[in-house]
Amino acid sequence: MTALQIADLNVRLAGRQILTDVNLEARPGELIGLLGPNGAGKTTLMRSILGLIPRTKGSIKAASVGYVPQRHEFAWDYPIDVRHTVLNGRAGSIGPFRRSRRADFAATAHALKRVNLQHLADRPIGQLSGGQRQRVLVARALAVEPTLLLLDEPFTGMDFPSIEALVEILRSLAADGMSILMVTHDLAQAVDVCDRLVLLNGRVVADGAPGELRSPEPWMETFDVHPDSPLLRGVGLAQ
Ligand SMILES: Nc1ncnc2c1ncn2[C@@H]1O[C@H](COP(=O)(O)OP(=O)(O)OP(=O)(O)O)[C@@H](O)[C@H]1O
Repeated sequence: MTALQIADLNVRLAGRQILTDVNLEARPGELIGLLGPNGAGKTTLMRSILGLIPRTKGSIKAASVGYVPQRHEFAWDYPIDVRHTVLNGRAGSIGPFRRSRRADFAATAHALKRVNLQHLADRPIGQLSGGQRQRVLVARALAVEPTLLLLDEPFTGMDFPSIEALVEILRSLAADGMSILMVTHDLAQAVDVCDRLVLLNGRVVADGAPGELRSPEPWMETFDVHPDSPLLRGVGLAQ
């Protein structure tokens, strides 16, 4: 059983080939880091999984998907508390004209507990720290009770304690069987915490456990860097 199965995915946008023959599978319990340079097509791949982008070829099979956008994409000045922000994550399943039912509030409470934010449920979102905001977005995605969680650059702009708290939450979700696919530019963090890394640059250059990606070549090819690049030292592959 896989939470995500992508076969031969090809995407063209505005007449340009963005993704070519992408194959990717996510199994239950895997925390996968999706890594690549700017413009590699990481966001395009996520948006394709969410069904937001037409493909020219290939197939995507995904179970239920929760999506955690980048923090800056969210309207934090909107006057709403944490509980209702998370509850709104279920808006699609609640429907626009139906009152939230008990199951929706139960899923919201459960999601808040998973990210350790129960004590802040009544707080306006504008009063939260960056780390707390990130956890609200995770809870909001969890409120739909997904089997696959997608995160877009969750560590950007966060301090170490907040990153560690988030990593702990992601690891515990994975331990409970969730598949997690996370785009990040924090390569060292990804090598440290992910079960698998997918190196993408328009196509999948490499896909394997961090321990299997110990040669510099796929990193050099993906990020277009030289053998003496600090990037390689950053992922523990100093020459
Ligand atoms: N709606 C669009 N129309 C046309 N081209 C697009 C569109 N969205 C993205 N692109 C192009 O697709 C390519 C991949 O973009 P994408 O945002 O997927 O990359 P990324 O790997 O997420 O980059 P970054 O790390 O900078 O976020 C880029 O060249 C971008 O300009």
